Amino acid sequence: MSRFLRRRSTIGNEDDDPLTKALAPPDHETPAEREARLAALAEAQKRSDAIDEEINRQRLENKKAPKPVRVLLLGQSESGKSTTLKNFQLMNSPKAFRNERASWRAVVQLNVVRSVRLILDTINDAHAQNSPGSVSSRPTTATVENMGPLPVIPPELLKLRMRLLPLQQVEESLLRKMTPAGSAEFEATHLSPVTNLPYRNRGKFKEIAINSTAQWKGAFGRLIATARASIESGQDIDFDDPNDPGVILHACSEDIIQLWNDPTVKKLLKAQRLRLEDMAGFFLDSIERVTALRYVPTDDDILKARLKTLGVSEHRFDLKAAGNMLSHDWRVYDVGGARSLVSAWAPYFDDLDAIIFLAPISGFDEVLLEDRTVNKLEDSILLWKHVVSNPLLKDTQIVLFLNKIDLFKAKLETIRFADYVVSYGQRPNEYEPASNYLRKKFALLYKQHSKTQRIFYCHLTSMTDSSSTRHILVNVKDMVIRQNLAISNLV
Ligand SMILES: Nc1nc2c(ncn2[C@@H]2O[C@H](COP(=O)(O)OP(=O)(O)OP(=O)(O)O)[C@@H](O)[C@H]2O)c(=O)[nH]1
Ligand SMILES: [Mg+2]
Repeated sequence: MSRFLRRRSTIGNEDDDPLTKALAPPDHETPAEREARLAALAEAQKRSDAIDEEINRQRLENKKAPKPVRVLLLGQSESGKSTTLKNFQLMNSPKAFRNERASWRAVVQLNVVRSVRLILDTINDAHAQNSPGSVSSRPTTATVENMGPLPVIPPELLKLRMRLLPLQQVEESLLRKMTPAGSAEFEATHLSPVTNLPYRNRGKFKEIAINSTAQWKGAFGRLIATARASIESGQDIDFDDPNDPGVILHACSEDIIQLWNDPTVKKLLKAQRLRLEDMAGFFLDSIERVTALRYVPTDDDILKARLKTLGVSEHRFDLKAAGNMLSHDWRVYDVGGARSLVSAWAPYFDDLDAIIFLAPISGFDEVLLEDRTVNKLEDSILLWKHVVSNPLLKDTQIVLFLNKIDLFKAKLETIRFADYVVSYGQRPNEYEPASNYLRKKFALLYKQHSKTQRIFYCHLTSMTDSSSTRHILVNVKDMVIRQNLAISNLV
Protein backbone atom coordinates (compact mmCIF):
# COMPACT_ATOMS: atom_id res chain seq x y z
CA MET A 1 0.00 0.00 0.00
CA SER A 2 1.33 3.43 -0.88
CA ARG A 3 2.32 5.87 1.79
CA PHE A 4 -0.41 8.21 0.67
CA LEU A 5 -3.18 5.61 1.12
CA ARG A 6 -1.80 4.45 4.41
CA ARG A 7 -1.86 8.02 5.65
CA ARG A 8 -5.41 8.48 4.41
CA SER A 9 -6.59 5.34 6.18
CA THR A 10 -5.20 6.66 9.44
CA ILE A 11 -7.23 9.86 9.14
CA GLY A 12 -10.58 8.16 9.56
CA ASN A 13 -13.15 5.75 8.26
CA GLU A 14 -14.29 6.19 4.61
CA ASP A 15 -17.89 6.42 5.86
CA ASP A 16 -16.98 9.71 7.54
CA ASP A 17 -16.11 11.22 4.17
CA PRO A 18 -18.75 13.91 3.48
CA LEU A 19 -18.77 13.06 -0.21
CA THR A 20 -19.47 9.36 0.44
CA LYS A 21 -22.18 10.33 2.85
CA ALA A 22 -23.87 12.64 0.36
CA LEU A 23 -23.86 9.97 -2.35
CA ALA A 24 -25.05 7.13 -0.13
CA PRO A 25 -28.59 5.80 -0.79
CA PRO A 26 -31.17 7.15 1.61
CA ASP A 27 -32.32 4.82 4.36
CA HIS A 28 -35.47 2.76 3.63
CA GLU A 29 -35.35 3.34 -0.13
CA THR A 30 -38.25 1.80 -2.11
CA PRO A 31 -37.44 -0.17 -5.31
CA ALA A 32 -39.02 2.61 -7.43
CA GLU A 33 -36.98 5.29 -5.65
CA ARG A 34 -33.88 3.21 -6.13
CA GLU A 35 -34.57 2.86 -9.84
CA ALA A 36 -35.09 6.66 -10.21
CA ARG A 37 -31.94 7.37 -8.24
CA LEU A 38 -29.83 5.04 -10.38
CA ALA A 39 -31.29 6.50 -13.59
CA ALA A 40 -30.41 10.02 -12.39
CA LEU A 41 -26.92 8.86 -11.52
CA ALA A 42 -26.50 7.29 -14.96
CA GLU A 43 -27.70 10.52 -16.59
CA ALA A 44 -25.26 12.60 -14.52
CA GLN A 45 -22.45 10.24 -15.44
CA LYS A 46 -23.34 10.57 -19.14
CA ARG A 47 -23.22 14.37 -18.89
CA SER A 48 -19.92 14.26 -17.06
CA ASP A 49 -18.43 11.95 -19.72
CA ALA A 50 -19.61 14.29 -22.48
CA ILE A 51 -17.93 17.23 -20.75
CA ASP A 52 -14.69 15.26 -20.36
CA GLU A 53 -14.83 14.32 -23.99
CA GLU A 54 -15.28 17.97 -25.05
CA ILE A 55 -12.35 19.06 -22.87
CA ASN A 56 -10.17 16.38 -24.43
CA ARG A 57 -11.25 17.36 -27.93
CA GLN A 58 -10.41 21.03 -27.30
CA ARG A 59 -7.08 20.10 -25.79
CA LEU A 60 -6.21 18.11 -28.91
CA GLU A 61 -7.40 20.90 -31.18
CA ASN A 62 -5.33 23.49 -29.35
CA LYS A 63 -2.36 21.27 -29.84
CA LYS A 64 -3.07 20.96 -33.55
CA ALA A 65 -3.59 24.69 -34.24
CA PRO A 66 -0.51 26.59 -33.16
CA LYS A 67 -0.95 29.96 -31.57
CA PRO A 68 -0.68 32.97 -33.87
CA VAL A 69 2.80 33.85 -35.06
CA ARG A 70 3.55 37.36 -33.84
CA VAL A 71 6.22 39.41 -35.56
CA LEU A 72 7.18 42.94 -34.56
CA LEU A 73 8.91 45.38 -36.91
CA LEU A 74 11.40 47.62 -35.14
CA GLY A 75 13.81 50.34 -36.17
CA GLN A 76 14.24 54.08 -36.17
CA SER A 77 11.91 56.31 -38.19
CA GLU A 78 12.42 55.89 -41.95
CA SER A 79 14.26 52.60 -41.45
CA GLY A 80 11.80 50.78 -43.73
CA LYS A 81 9.35 49.06 -41.35
CA SER A 82 6.21 50.00 -43.27
CA THR A 83 7.98 49.14 -46.52
CA THR A 84 8.76 45.66 -45.15
CA LEU A 85 5.10 45.32 -44.28
CA LYS A 86 4.12 46.39 -47.81
CA ASN A 87 6.38 43.61 -49.15
CA PHE A 88 4.62 41.10 -46.91
CA GLN A 89 1.28 42.33 -48.25
CA LEU A 90 2.48 42.20 -51.84
CA MET A 91 3.62 38.59 -51.35
CA ASN A 92 0.74 37.29 -49.30
CA SER A 93 -2.33 39.34 -50.17
CA PRO A 94 -1.45 40.89 -53.53
CA LYS A 95 -5.08 41.57 -54.35
CA ALA A 96 -5.62 43.67 -51.25
CA PHE A 97 -2.28 45.41 -51.85
CA ARG A 98 -3.26 46.36 -55.38
CA ASN A 99 -6.75 47.37 -54.31
CA GLU A 100 -5.13 50.27 -52.57
CA ARG A 101 -3.52 51.79 -55.62
CA ALA A 102 -5.90 54.77 -55.56
CA SER A 103 -4.78 55.64 -52.03
CA TRP A 104 -1.09 55.26 -52.83
CA ARG A 105 -1.54 57.43 -55.91
CA ALA A 106 -2.44 60.24 -53.52
CA VAL A 107 0.65 59.57 -51.37
CA VAL A 108 2.91 59.69 -54.44
CA GLN A 109 1.27 63.01 -55.41
CA LEU A 110 1.86 64.30 -51.91
CA ASN A 111 5.50 63.18 -52.03
CA VAL A 112 5.99 65.04 -55.36
CA VAL A 113 4.44 68.22 -54.03
CA ARG A 114 6.59 68.12 -50.93
CA SER A 115 9.81 67.68 -52.93
CA VAL A 116 8.83 70.67 -55.07
CA ARG A 117 7.97 72.70 -51.98
CA LEU A 118 11.36 71.92 -50.53
CA ILE A 119 13.12 73.23 -53.64
CA LEU A 120 10.91 76.35 -53.73
CA ASP A 121 11.64 77.02 -50.11
CA THR A 122 15.37 76.67 -50.72
CA ILE A 123 15.08 79.17 -53.60
CA ASN A 124 13.19 81.58 -51.32
CA ASP A 125 15.83 81.39 -48.65
CA ALA A 126 18.71 81.84 -51.09
CA HIS A 127 16.90 84.74 -52.72
CA ALA A 128 16.31 86.38 -49.35
CA GLN A 129 19.97 85.98 -48.47
CA ASN A 130 21.20 87.35 -51.78
CA SER A 131 18.81 90.32 -51.93
CA PRO A 132 20.60 93.63 -51.43
CA GLY A 133 20.33 94.96 -47.89
CA SER A 134 18.87 91.77 -46.55
CA VAL A 135 21.97 89.64 -46.36
CA SER A 136 23.68 88.04 -43.42
CA SER A 137 22.87 90.82 -40.95
CA ARG A 138 19.20 89.91 -41.01
CA PRO A 139 18.21 86.63 -39.35
CA THR A 140 16.05 84.65 -41.75
CA THR A 141 14.47 81.22 -41.58
CA ALA A 142 17.51 80.05 -43.53
CA THR A 143 19.89 79.64 -40.69
CA VAL A 144 22.05 77.25 -42.58
CA GLU A 145 24.81 75.06 -41.27
CA ASN A 146 27.86 74.39 -43.43
CA MET A 147 26.29 76.10 -46.40
CA GLY A 148 28.51 76.91 -49.37
CA PRO A 149 28.23 80.16 -51.37
CA LEU A 150 24.69 80.45 -52.72
CA PRO A 151 24.12 81.20 -56.42
CA VAL A 152 22.14 84.30 -57.39
CA ILE A 153 18.58 83.38 -58.32
CA PRO A 154 17.80 84.50 -61.90
CA PRO A 155 14.41 86.20 -62.59
CA GLU A 156 13.20 83.26 -64.74
CA LEU A 157 13.58 80.95 -61.78
CA LEU A 158 11.56 83.35 -59.63
CA LYS A 159 8.85 83.32 -62.30
CA LEU A 160 8.91 79.55 -62.37
CA ARG A 161 8.47 79.58 -58.62
CA MET A 162 5.36 81.76 -59.01
CA ARG A 163 3.90 79.41 -61.61
CA LEU A 164 4.27 76.52 -59.21
CA LEU A 165 2.39 78.17 -56.37
CA PRO A 166 -0.91 76.38 -57.21
CA LEU A 167 0.75 73.19 -56.00
CA GLN A 168 0.14 74.40 -52.49
CA GLN A 169 -3.56 73.90 -53.19
CA VAL A 170 -2.87 70.33 -54.28
CA GLU A 171 -1.10 69.64 -51.03
CA GLU A 172 -3.91 71.15 -48.99
CA SER A 173 -6.60 69.22 -50.79
CA LEU A 174 -4.68 65.94 -50.48
CA LEU A 175 -4.12 66.52 -46.78
CA ARG A 176 -7.78 67.41 -46.26
CA LYS A 177 -8.78 64.14 -47.89
CA MET A 178 -6.32 62.17 -45.81
CA THR A 179 -7.27 63.66 -42.49
CA PRO A 180 -11.05 63.54 -42.51
CA ALA A 181 -11.65 62.56 -38.91
CA GLY A 182 -8.42 62.68 -37.03
CA SER A 183 -7.06 59.71 -38.91
CA ALA A 184 -3.78 61.49 -39.36
CA GLU A 185 -1.68 63.97 -37.48
CA PHE A 186 1.28 66.10 -38.18
CA GLU A 187 4.36 64.80 -36.53
CA ALA A 188 5.20 67.47 -34.02
CA THR A 189 8.65 66.19 -33.23
CA HIS A 190 9.99 66.61 -36.72
CA LEU A 191 11.64 69.80 -37.80
CA SER A 192 11.30 68.83 -41.42
CA PRO A 193 9.89 66.05 -43.53
CA VAL A 194 13.07 65.12 -45.24
CA THR A 195 16.38 63.65 -44.36
CA ASN A 196 19.56 65.65 -44.16
CA LEU A 197 18.14 69.13 -44.21
CA PRO A 198 20.88 71.44 -43.04
CA TYR A 199 18.35 73.94 -41.79
CA ARG A 200 17.50 74.59 -38.19
CA ASN A 201 14.22 76.28 -38.76
CA ARG A 202 11.89 74.23 -40.89
CA GLY A 203 8.88 73.96 -38.65
CA LYS A 204 6.56 74.67 -41.56
CA PHE A 205 7.68 71.45 -43.24
CA LYS A 206 6.09 69.09 -40.82
CA GLU A 207 5.61 65.60 -42.09
CA ILE A 208 2.22 64.00 -42.27
CA ALA A 209 1.92 60.90 -40.13
CA ILE A 210 -0.89 58.45 -40.40
CA ASN A 211 -2.51 56.95 -37.37
CA SER A 212 -4.65 54.26 -38.82
CA THR A 213 -4.03 52.96 -42.30
CA ALA A 214 -7.60 51.75 -42.66
CA GLN A 215 -9.06 55.19 -42.14
CA TRP A 216 -6.99 57.15 -44.57
CA LYS A 217 -7.26 54.52 -47.23
CA GLY A 218 -11.01 54.66 -46.73
CA ALA A 219 -10.86 58.35 -47.57
CA PHE A 220 -9.52 57.56 -50.99
CA GLY A 221 -12.12 54.91 -51.49
CA ARG A 222 -14.14 57.84 -52.76
CA LEU A 223 -11.85 58.01 -55.74
CA ILE A 224 -12.78 54.48 -56.59
CA ALA A 225 -15.75 53.85 -58.83
CA THR A 226 -17.06 50.48 -57.78
CA ALA A 227 -18.68 49.56 -61.10
CA ARG A 228 -16.67 47.58 -63.64
CA ALA A 229 -13.61 47.86 -61.48
CA SER A 230 -10.44 46.58 -62.98
CA ILE A 231 -7.78 47.24 -60.44
CA GLU A 232 -4.93 46.03 -62.58
CA SER A 233 -5.58 48.59 -65.28
CA GLY A 234 -6.48 51.35 -62.87
CA GLN A 235 -9.97 51.76 -64.35
CA ASP A 236 -11.28 51.96 -60.82
CA ILE A 237 -9.76 55.39 -60.23
CA ASP A 238 -12.24 58.10 -61.05
CA PHE A 239 -10.05 60.12 -63.40
CA ASP A 240 -12.97 62.36 -64.37
CA ASP A 241 -13.35 63.75 -60.88
CA PRO A 242 -12.83 67.53 -61.40
CA ASN A 243 -11.57 67.77 -57.81
CA ASP A 244 -8.86 65.19 -58.38
CA PRO A 245 -5.63 66.91 -57.24
CA GLY A 246 -3.94 65.11 -60.14
CA VAL A 247 -5.43 67.67 -62.56
CA ILE A 248 -3.42 70.64 -61.19
CA LEU A 249 -0.37 68.43 -60.75
CA HIS A 250 -0.61 67.45 -64.40
CA ALA A 251 -0.88 71.09 -65.44
CA CYS A 252 2.31 71.86 -63.50
CA SER A 253 4.17 68.86 -64.86
CA GLU A 254 6.45 70.68 -67.33
CA ASP A 255 7.32 73.37 -64.82
CA ILE A 256 8.26 70.75 -62.22
CA ILE A 257 10.55 69.05 -64.73
CA GLN A 258 12.08 72.42 -65.63
CA LEU A 259 12.60 73.22 -61.94
CA TRP A 260 14.28 69.91 -61.18
CA ASN A 261 16.62 70.23 -64.20
CA ASP A 262 17.42 73.90 -63.67
CA PRO A 263 21.21 74.42 -63.36
CA THR A 264 20.82 77.08 -60.64
CA VAL A 265 18.61 74.73 -58.62
CA LYS A 266 21.21 72.00 -59.00
CA LYS A 267 23.93 74.35 -57.77
CA LEU A 268 21.74 75.51 -54.92
CA LEU A 269 20.98 72.00 -53.74
CA LYS A 270 24.61 71.01 -54.05
CA ALA A 271 25.76 74.04 -52.10
CA GLN A 272 23.39 73.05 -49.34
CA ARG A 273 24.27 69.36 -49.60
CA LEU A 274 20.67 68.44 -50.27
CA ARG A 275 20.39 65.13 -52.09
CA LEU A 276 16.70 64.85 -52.83
CA GLU A 277 17.31 61.63 -54.77
CA ASP A 278 18.35 59.88 -51.54
CA MET A 279 15.32 61.06 -49.65
CA ALA A 280 12.16 59.19 -48.81
CA GLY A 281 9.37 59.61 -51.34
CA PHE A 282 11.57 60.78 -54.22
CA PHE A 283 9.72 60.81 -57.56
CA LEU A 284 11.23 63.86 -59.30
CA ASP A 285 12.98 61.68 -61.87
CA SER A 286 9.63 60.24 -62.97
CA ILE A 287 7.51 63.39 -63.11
CA GLU A 288 6.08 62.86 -66.57
CA ARG A 289 4.85 59.41 -65.61
CA VAL A 290 3.53 60.11 -62.12
CA THR A 291 1.75 63.34 -63.08
CA ALA A 292 0.07 61.82 -66.12
CA LEU A 293 -3.69 62.26 -65.96
CA ARG A 294 -4.28 58.53 -65.94
CA TYR A 295 -1.38 57.66 -63.65
CA VAL A 296 -1.75 54.46 -61.67
CA PRO A 297 1.09 53.64 -59.23
CA THR A 298 3.12 50.53 -59.97
CA ASP A 299 4.07 48.10 -57.19
CA ASP A 300 7.48 49.78 -57.06
CA ASP A 301 5.92 53.22 -56.72
CA ILE A 302 3.87 51.98 -53.76
CA LEU A 303 7.02 50.61 -52.10
CA LYS A 304 8.77 53.94 -52.61
CA ALA A 305 5.90 56.15 -51.49
CA ARG A 306 6.57 57.63 -48.06
CA LEU A 307 3.94 58.02 -45.37
CA LYS A 308 5.07 58.19 -41.79
CA THR A 309 3.39 55.80 -39.37
CA LEU A 310 1.99 57.00 -36.09
CA GLY A 311 1.16 54.47 -33.40
CA VAL A 312 0.85 50.75 -34.01
CA SER A 313 -1.03 48.80 -36.61
CA GLU A 314 -1.66 45.07 -36.68
CA HIS A 315 -1.77 43.25 -40.01
CA ARG A 316 -2.99 39.67 -40.32
CA PHE A 317 -1.97 37.10 -42.88
CA ASP A 318 -2.76 33.49 -43.42
CA LEU A 319 0.57 31.88 -44.25
CA LYS A 320 1.92 28.46 -45.01
CA ALA A 321 5.49 27.40 -44.49
CA ALA A 322 7.40 25.46 -47.14
CA GLY A 323 6.77 21.71 -46.81
CA ASN A 324 4.02 22.20 -44.28
CA MET A 325 0.35 22.29 -45.13
CA LEU A 326 -0.75 23.93 -41.91
CA SER A 327 -2.03 27.43 -42.31
CA HIS A 328 -0.69 29.95 -39.83
CA ASP A 329 -2.35 32.97 -38.41
CA TRP A 330 0.51 35.42 -38.86
CA ARG A 331 0.36 38.86 -37.28
CA VAL A 332 2.76 41.64 -38.12
CA TYR A 333 2.95 44.75 -35.95
CA ASP A 334 4.18 47.97 -37.53
CA VAL A 335 5.13 50.53 -34.93
CA GLY A 336 5.79 54.11 -35.99
CA GLY A 337 9.42 54.54 -35.07
CA ALA A 338 10.85 57.41 -33.20
CA ARG A 339 13.92 57.55 -31.10
CA SER A 340 14.13 55.98 -27.65
CA LEU A 341 10.71 54.44 -28.07
CA VAL A 342 11.74 51.06 -26.72
CA SER A 343 9.43 51.75 -23.78
CA ALA A 344 6.58 52.47 -26.19
CA TRP A 345 7.19 49.16 -27.92
CA ALA A 346 7.50 47.18 -24.69
CA PRO A 347 3.77 46.29 -24.45
CA TYR A 348 4.18 44.39 -27.73
CA PHE A 349 7.20 42.45 -26.48
CA ASP A 350 5.15 39.87 -24.66
CA ASP A 351 4.73 36.52 -26.41
CA LEU A 352 6.50 37.57 -29.60
CA ASP A 353 7.82 34.96 -32.00
CA ALA A 354 10.23 37.24 -33.80
CA ILE A 355 11.42 40.77 -34.22
CA ILE A 356 12.54 42.08 -37.56
CA PHE A 357 14.95 44.85 -36.72
CA LEU A 358 15.72 47.32 -39.50
CA ALA A 359 18.94 49.31 -39.53
CA PRO A 360 19.20 51.60 -42.57
CA ILE A 361 22.95 51.52 -43.12
CA SER A 362 22.86 54.25 -45.77
CA GLY A 363 22.36 56.65 -42.86
CA PHE A 364 26.04 56.52 -41.88
CA ASP A 365 26.54 60.15 -42.96
CA GLU A 366 23.12 61.47 -41.86
CA VAL A 367 21.73 62.84 -38.64
CA LEU A 368 18.37 62.16 -37.03
CA LEU A 369 15.55 64.53 -37.87
CA GLU A 370 14.50 64.66 -34.25
CA ASP A 371 17.99 65.28 -32.89
CA ARG A 372 20.58 66.68 -35.24
CA THR A 373 23.41 65.88 -32.90
CA VAL A 374 22.90 62.13 -33.36
CA ASN A 375 24.18 60.18 -36.34
CA LYS A 376 21.58 57.79 -37.78
CA LEU A 377 23.86 54.76 -37.81
CA GLU A 378 24.86 55.43 -34.23
CA ASP A 379 21.19 55.65 -33.26
CA SER A 380 20.46 52.31 -34.96
CA ILE A 381 23.34 50.68 -33.10
CA LEU A 382 22.17 52.05 -29.75
CA LEU A 383 18.65 50.84 -30.44
CA TRP A 384 20.01 47.43 -31.44
CA LYS A 385 21.89 47.19 -28.15
CA HIS A 386 18.72 48.09 -26.21
CA VAL A 387 16.66 45.51 -28.03
CA VAL A 388 19.12 42.61 -27.88
CA SER A 389 19.90 43.18 -24.21
CA ASN A 390 16.25 43.58 -23.18
CA PRO A 391 15.41 40.80 -20.67
CA LEU A 392 11.78 40.69 -21.89
CA LEU A 393 13.09 39.69 -25.29
CA LYS A 394 15.76 37.22 -24.23
CA ASP A 395 13.96 34.28 -25.88
CA THR A 396 12.66 36.17 -28.89
CA GLN A 397 14.30 35.45 -32.20
CA ILE A 398 15.67 38.63 -33.73
CA VAL A 399 16.30 39.01 -37.44
CA LEU A 400 18.45 41.93 -38.51
CA PHE A 401 17.90 43.66 -41.84
CA LEU A 402 20.76 45.95 -42.79
CA ASN A 403 18.49 47.96 -45.08
CA LYS A 404 18.81 50.55 -47.84
CA ILE A 405 21.85 48.86 -49.34
CA ASP A 406 21.04 50.43 -52.72
CA LEU A 407 21.55 53.90 -51.26
CA PHE A 408 24.54 52.64 -49.27
CA LYS A 409 26.23 51.40 -52.47
CA ALA A 410 25.49 54.66 -54.28
CA LYS A 411 26.87 56.76 -51.45
CA LEU A 412 30.16 54.89 -51.35
CA GLU A 413 30.80 56.15 -54.90
CA THR A 414 31.28 59.66 -53.58
CA ILE A 415 31.50 59.52 -49.77
CA ARG A 416 34.27 58.00 -47.70
CA PHE A 417 32.79 55.57 -45.17
CA ALA A 418 35.79 55.99 -42.84
CA ASP A 419 35.11 59.74 -42.61
CA TYR A 420 32.06 58.83 -40.53
CA VAL A 421 32.91 55.38 -39.20
CA VAL A 422 36.45 56.22 -38.20
CA SER A 423 37.26 52.71 -36.93
CA TYR A 424 36.87 51.46 -40.53
CA GLY A 425 40.33 52.92 -41.10
CA GLN A 426 42.14 52.23 -44.34
CA ARG A 427 39.91 49.40 -45.57
CA PRO A 428 38.64 49.81 -49.17
CA ASN A 429 35.70 52.19 -49.61
CA GLU A 430 33.59 49.49 -51.26
CA TYR A 431 30.25 47.87 -50.65
CA GLU A 432 31.40 44.31 -49.80
CA PRO A 433 33.99 45.10 -47.11
CA ALA A 434 32.02 48.04 -45.69
CA SER A 435 28.73 46.10 -45.37
CA ASN A 436 30.64 43.11 -43.95
CA TYR A 437 32.26 45.37 -41.40
CA LEU A 438 28.85 46.58 -40.23
CA ARG A 439 27.43 43.05 -40.17
CA LYS A 440 30.28 42.00 -37.88
CA LYS A 441 29.75 45.00 -35.59
CA PHE A 442 26.06 44.17 -35.18
CA ALA A 443 26.87 40.46 -34.68
CA LEU A 444 29.39 41.25 -31.98
CA LEU A 445 26.93 43.41 -30.07
CA TYR A 446 24.34 40.65 -30.40
CA LYS A 447 26.73 38.15 -28.89
CA GLN A 448 27.88 40.47 -26.14
CA HIS A 449 24.46 41.70 -25.07
CA SER A 450 22.13 38.71 -25.57
CA LYS A 451 21.02 37.17 -22.31
CA THR A 452 20.69 33.78 -23.99
CA GLN A 453 22.44 32.15 -26.93
CA ARG A 454 20.54 32.96 -30.08
CA ILE A 455 21.34 32.43 -33.72
CA PHE A 456 22.33 35.66 -35.48
CA TYR A 457 20.14 36.04 -38.56
CA CYS A 458 21.19 38.96 -40.73
CA HIS A 459 20.24 40.00 -44.26
CA LEU A 460 21.41 42.84 -46.46
CA THR A 461 18.22 44.28 -47.87
CA SER A 462 16.77 46.83 -50.19
CA MET A 463 13.14 46.95 -49.22
CA THR A 464 12.10 49.02 -52.22
CA ASP A 465 13.23 46.17 -54.50
CA SER A 466 10.44 43.62 -54.19
CA SER A 467 12.13 40.86 -56.20
CA SER A 468 15.31 40.69 -54.12
CA THR A 469 13.28 41.12 -50.94
CA ARG A 470 10.89 38.28 -51.69
CA HIS A 471 13.22 35.34 -51.07
CA ILE A 472 14.58 36.94 -47.90
CA LEU A 473 11.09 37.33 -46.48
CA VAL A 474 10.19 33.76 -47.49
CA ASN A 475 13.29 32.56 -45.62
CA VAL A 476 12.43 34.55 -42.53
CA LYS A 477 8.82 33.35 -42.64
CA ASP A 478 9.87 29.69 -42.89
CA MET A 479 12.41 30.06 -40.09
CA VAL A 480 9.90 31.71 -37.76
CA ILE A 481 7.16 29.21 -38.52
CA ARG A 482 9.54 26.26 -37.99
CA GLN A 483 10.50 27.70 -34.66
CA ASN A 484 6.88 28.34 -33.72
CA LEU A 485 6.02 24.72 -34.57
CA ALA A 486 8.99 23.44 -32.58
CA ILE A 487 7.81 25.38 -29.54
CA SER A 488 4.28 23.99 -30.00
CA ASN A 489 5.83 20.49 -30.11
CA LEU A 490 4.44 19.80 -33.52
CA VAL A 491 7.64 18.81 -35.26
N1 LIG B 1 16.16 53.45 -51.59
C1 LIG B 1 15.56 52.78 -50.60
N2 LIG B 1 14.51 53.32 -49.98
C2 LIG B 1 13.92 52.59 -49.00
C3 LIG B 1 14.37 51.30 -48.62
N3 LIG B 1 13.57 50.85 -47.62
C4 LIG B 1 12.66 51.81 -47.41
N4 LIG B 1 12.87 52.87 -48.23
C5 LIG B 1 12.12 54.13 -48.33
O1 LIG B 1 12.37 54.84 -47.15
C6 LIG B 1 11.22 55.56 -46.75
C7 LIG B 1 10.89 55.25 -45.32
O2 LIG B 1 10.44 53.93 -45.19
P1 LIG B 1 9.23 53.53 -44.22
O3 LIG B 1 8.96 52.10 -44.47
O4 LIG B 1 8.12 54.48 -44.39
O5 LIG B 1 9.93 53.75 -42.81
P2 LIG B 1 9.34 53.40 -41.38
O6 LIG B 1 10.39 52.64 -40.67
O7 LIG B 1 8.00 52.76 -41.49
O8 LIG B 1 9.24 54.87 -40.75
P3 LIG B 1 8.18 55.38 -39.64
O9 LIG B 1 6.82 55.08 -40.10
O10 LIG B 1 8.48 56.86 -39.58
O11 LIG B 1 8.55 54.70 -38.36
C8 LIG B 1 10.11 55.17 -47.73
O12 LIG B 1 9.96 56.19 -48.68
C9 LIG B 1 10.63 53.91 -48.38
O13 LIG B 1 10.20 53.80 -49.70
C10 LIG B 1 15.49 50.77 -49.30
O14 LIG B 1 15.99 49.67 -49.03
N5 LIG B 1 16.05 51.55 -50.28
MG1 LIG C 1 6.15 53.41 -40.98
